[in-house]
Amino acid sequence: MMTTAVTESGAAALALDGVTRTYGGGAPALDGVSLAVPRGRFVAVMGPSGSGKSTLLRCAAGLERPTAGTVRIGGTDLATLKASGLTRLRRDRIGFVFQSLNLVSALNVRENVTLPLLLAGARGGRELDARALAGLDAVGLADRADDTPEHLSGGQRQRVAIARALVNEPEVVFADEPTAALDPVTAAGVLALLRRAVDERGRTVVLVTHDPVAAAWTDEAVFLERGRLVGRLDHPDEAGVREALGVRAGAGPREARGLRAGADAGEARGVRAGAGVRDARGALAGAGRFGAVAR
Ligand SMILES: Nc1ncnc2c1ncn2[C@@H]1O[C@H](COP(=O)(O)OP(=O)(O)OP(=O)(O)O)[C@@H](O)[C@H]1O
Repeated sequence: MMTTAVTESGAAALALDGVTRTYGGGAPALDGVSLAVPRGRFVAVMGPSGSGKSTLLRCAAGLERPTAGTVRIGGTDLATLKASGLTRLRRDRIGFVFQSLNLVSALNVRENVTLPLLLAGARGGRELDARALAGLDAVGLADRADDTPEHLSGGQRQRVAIARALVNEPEVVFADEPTAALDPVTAAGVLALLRRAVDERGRTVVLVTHDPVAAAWTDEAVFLERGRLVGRLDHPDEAGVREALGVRAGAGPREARGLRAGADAGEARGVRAGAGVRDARGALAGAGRFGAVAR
């Protein structure tokens, strides 16, 4: 059953309090959203197309300033930071797995992974390379360190993007539809990596997704509708998420259209079947190491 309770924000890795974002004179893209994500939690942000998921992510990650309300990362109120401070915070304390923040094609895989550390002022050298290689090893790609991204598959690129997002041990990792373009088994591998980052390294991950199968990897799914937070599910499973989205779809034609768009995208990449991903998840859990099953 869905609830709308807001998690206590005391020791949160990420806390949004009454966040509103309007563009021009239209209806708000985000409308008074309050949400607290404790450290070590994997949260899915879901909702129909246009419900405000990406806007929430951009505001939460300091890529965009809210029109009203407060965003805190590990207790730091982002509104207190000037542009340079915000840039530093994004660089040092946040990891991004965004389609729009692609790997740099002129750099090899290892260099792509070390990039956030170099930008943060670390000196290049063996120590940095070792760190990048450890990160690549964790995503099953240590042997591709010298390749350029164009020689990798879509799934491998997303795994490099995850290694890059984790390399500076960020307080929060924001992932925007990281599995949207992947087949179910490859998608499961990418989600397993995010899950492991939470379980084994205590990272906090906020994942925007349309996909109930992806949401089932998380600890909590929150649902947006017309910019408002309308519900949440603890330990979501695929059926529960579908039901929650179905309930919302019944709420009106706008929602139904949005959900339809999401479902079609899922069908197009075979995710709709779902069974493949669930099976893959079992296999991954059993194998214990991503590289062993999906390379
Ligand atoms: N830069 C912008 N300028 C004007 N309107 C915007 C801008 N960004 C988002 N919006 C509007 O805000 C609303 C929420 O958009 P948003 O991209 O956050 O939704 P979403 O849930 O991520 O959608 P989708 O699932 O389709 O990616 C939409 O009505 C959108 O048109």
